[in-house]
Amino acid sequence: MIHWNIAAIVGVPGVGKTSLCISAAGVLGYRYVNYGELMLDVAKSRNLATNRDEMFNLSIEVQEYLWKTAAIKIKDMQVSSNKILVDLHGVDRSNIGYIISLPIGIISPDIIIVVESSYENIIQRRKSDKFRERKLDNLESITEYMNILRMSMVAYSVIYGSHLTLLENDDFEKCLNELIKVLSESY
Ligand SMILES: Nc1ncnc2c1ncn2[C@@H]1O[C@H](COP(=O)(O)OP(=O)(O)OP(=O)(O)O)[C@@H](O)[C@H]1O
Repeated sequence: MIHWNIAAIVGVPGVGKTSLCISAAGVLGYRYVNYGELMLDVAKSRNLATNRDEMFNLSIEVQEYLWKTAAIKIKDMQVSSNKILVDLHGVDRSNIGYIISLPIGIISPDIIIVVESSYENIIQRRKSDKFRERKLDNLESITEYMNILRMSMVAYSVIYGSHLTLLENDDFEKCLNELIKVLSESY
């Protein structure tokens, strides 16, 4: 059994992190934070952006400021909530490559849960998302992204001593039960 305060739930866009986290947090009574939404809230409060697209088109320096400010807000939440599920990609990519988006140095997750699924499932979920226009990357691109994410999270957990779990999100209820089991068996 391990003790934890912050669990990071990571995965490529459309794999199902948000749906799983919201359900698990509801069942377990833990606080849920969507890192991208928190960054957007900060951006909106500073009149820097009104939506995600605008935010991700801001200069890298401004995006870094939003990213750090959001991390500090999560750190402050630890005072009132002893267990927080943070929903984020874990690794982000741009035209020049990949970068770990865990805010190392400000908050350090005790548990990292990597949510994975097949290419076909991810593309299907991106296509059927009614709320957002999503990029339909090809098989090579998503496979590379998932491999880099998995390797990065392994490296992170070795260096920082976090507990690492890989979850396959094929059947939603099955994956949700596994997520709840991992979180509730740790204290
Ligand atoms: N196991 C599943 N089977 C079928 N559909 C699923 C499953 N898990 C999630 N979905 C659906 O896939 C879509 C994308 O899920 P969700 O928004 O949770 O992904 P995400 O990983 O949080 O994406 P992003 O990082 O871009 O926010 C949603 O419509 C959700 O209902």
